[in-house]
This record gives sequence, structure tokens and C-alpha cells, in this order.
Amino acid sequence: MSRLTATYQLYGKPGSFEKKAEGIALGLTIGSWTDLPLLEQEQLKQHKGEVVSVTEYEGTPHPLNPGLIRAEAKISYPSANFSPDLPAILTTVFGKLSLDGEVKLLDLEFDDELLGHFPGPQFGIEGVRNLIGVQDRPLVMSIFKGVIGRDLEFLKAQLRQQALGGVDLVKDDEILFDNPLTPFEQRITAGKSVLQSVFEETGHRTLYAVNLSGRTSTLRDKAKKARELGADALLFNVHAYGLDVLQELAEDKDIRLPLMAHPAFSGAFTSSPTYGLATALALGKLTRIAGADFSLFPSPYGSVALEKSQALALGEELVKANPLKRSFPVPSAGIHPGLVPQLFEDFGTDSIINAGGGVHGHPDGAAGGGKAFRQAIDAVLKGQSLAEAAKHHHELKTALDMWG
Ligand SMILES: CSCCC(=O)C(=O)COP(=O)(O)O
Ligand SMILES: [Mg+2]
Repeated sequence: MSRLTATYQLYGKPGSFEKKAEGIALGLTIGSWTDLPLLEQEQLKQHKGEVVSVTEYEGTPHPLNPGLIRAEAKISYPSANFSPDLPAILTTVFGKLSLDGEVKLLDLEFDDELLGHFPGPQFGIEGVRNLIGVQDRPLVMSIFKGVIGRDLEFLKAQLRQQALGGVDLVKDDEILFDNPLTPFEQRITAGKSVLQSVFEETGHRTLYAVNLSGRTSTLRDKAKKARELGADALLFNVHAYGLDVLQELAEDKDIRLPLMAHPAFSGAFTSSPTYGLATALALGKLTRIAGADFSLFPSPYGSVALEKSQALALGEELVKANPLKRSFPVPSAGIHPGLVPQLFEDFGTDSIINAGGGVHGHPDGAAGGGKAFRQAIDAVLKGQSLAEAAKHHHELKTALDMWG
């Protein structure tokens, strides 16, 4: 019988956790157990949650209450208790429980039968690489910046500069929504013509991820229209909408565009050390299961930093072997060319180096910023230090002088 296993972080007094875990396992499934007549116990057995393990960690005091220690409890739930969709699953394993004191959901282990109900990425790392035609290095993405209140001409000029720098992808900033100055459909058509003209001039192809925004009921039609107009990819603020909305987009055969999950809003339910979901689960495993081809997350070194072990665990969830395609890890925020060797070391070749300020803030403009990133990547691939490469590349030297 298919089961789903949840791992919870709990705080409490040593020796108190078995009872607490048993209460969760029963409370989230059949309720009381021993009070039931034997016949009913037999009938309901297949729906009962089971405590798989409880591990206490001595020497891990609660951040504010040193009398309490940390423990992890694994509880398995029969898949027969829920329909195979994320709203039902999350409500089962962490519905009311998420409101019931300091409990954090660290992980969910899906067996292959349950995983088979989810689409995962439709393109994945290999599919996106094939669209871009780059196989052997991290991709480079830049972000439109300062475009709110600006018109289409401003956007086109900024896109052109970014593409001239040799970046592989440009994405909308997540705070740019459909608006009269730069409407969604016109961003797509204008973006296409700019990128085509840069391709004709330079032979370099850049893809543009446009922000799919608006009311949930409009998203499917907007996404289909985007495809008809020749959009390359869709940026999506998945955690503001909910993972099931991403899944709907990924499963729609008439949309079939790479989906880029932005982490906006996720800090509201991942950042606390004692409440919410682990970042690796929310932005890693579940975002991949629901169908993101790319997942953006705060890098461990930038301006909105995520603790390093969490960022690495998140990256691993996106690429580890399972029946689903792999999603691109996109560690982001405060990224500049001097961080490229560290990004390589931490996230490997199958990742995306993504920067806004680190591209546009370059003294030679966005084109110079993009070039500096590409030069830094080439240096790492050649086994050269950035300082050595900067002797031969003016844009990289300028970036290192500026950001270190
Ligand atoms: C917090 S990860 C999202 C990255 C992002 O959307 C962004 O705008 C980063 O911009 P930056 O100038 O910090 O590269
Ligand atoms: Mg942004």
C-alpha cells in the first residue's frame, strides 16, 4: 500500500516526543485508537498514521528556551487517506498541525506510486539546455531592473543591452506585473524582435522569461496566448499562488513552455527556525514535483542570504535522481562575477548564475556585466583564477575591481 512519510522537527522536554508523535499520527488520521471496539480498529487500521521513528538531539536547545531540546519525528500516512494532489497532501500532513505550536515540516518522502501522480518539470535541465543550445557550462541569466513606470522603449533598450552581454536568459523582475506601459503581450512580441535582431547581429541567442501574472482564473489563457505569440519561458510567482497552480500550468499540453519558479513570498512560511516548511522542501522538492523547470532561491552569499546547508540541500532536491526530470537550481540575489568560482563549487555546472544588480551595475552597462560573467565562467572552465583571467578581459577586471 502506498504511503507518504513526513519528517517533523519538534521541540520539547527530553523523553516527551514519542507521545507527541503518536498524537500527531493519530490526530491527523483516524483520531483516537485504543478506545475503538476491535472490529472498528481492524477496519480503520489501513488509514492509521504510523510513527516510524523519533530521534532526540541532545545539545540542541530551543533558540529561546534552553530547557527544551530538538527532535525529529518521522510519521507515515497511508496514501488512501488523501487524493493525490498537493492541497490534500499538505492539508493531511501539515494542515491544522501547522497552527499547533512550534512544529516545522522538514521533508516529505513520496513513494514512486504517489510520485507518479505529479508532472515534474516538462523540460528539465536537459530540455532547457537543448532549447538554448548550451550543454557544458552553467547558464547565465540577467534580470530586468528599474522597469516599473517605464515604457516599452525603455524595456527594449534594456533587453538589448543584456542580450549583447551574451547572457542565455533574461527574466522579468517578479514585481513587474501586467500594466498599461508594458503589457504582457507586448513585452513578449517586442522582446522577441529585440532578441532576434541581437541574434542576427551577433549569432548569440538569448531567451526571455516573461512574468505570468494576474488572477488565477486568467493564467491558463494568458499562458496559452504567450505560447501563441512565441514566448520562450514563463516566470511565475508560484508561492504567492500555490503549488497546485504551477502544476496546472505544467500539465497543460497547450502551454508547453519552460516554467521558472520565483521564491517571492516563500520566506513567509520557510524562514522561521521553528515553524513552517523547510526551504529545501518548499522551494526544492515540492516545486520540482509540481513542475518547475527552474527554481530560484536565495544563494548563501548574496544580499538575501539563505544559510549555506539549507541552500545546498535545496539545490540537491532539484537535481537528485528520481523518476522526474531535474529542475535547474538558480541561486540568486546579490550575485556578481567574483562569486562565479564559489557558485561552481557549490552548485556545479548544471545550475544558472542569475544577477540583476551584478549585471546592470557594471560600469560598462548591462552588456559589460553579462560579458564579465561569461568571462568568469570561461576562466573557471579553463582552471584559471579570475585574477589571471582579468589580465586579459577588461570587463571582468572592472567587475572584480568593483565587487571583489
Ligand atoms: C531572492 S532570489 C530572487 C532573485 C531576484 O528576483 C532578484 O531580483 C535578484 O536581484 P539582484 O539585483 O539581487 O541580483
Ligand atoms: Mg527580483
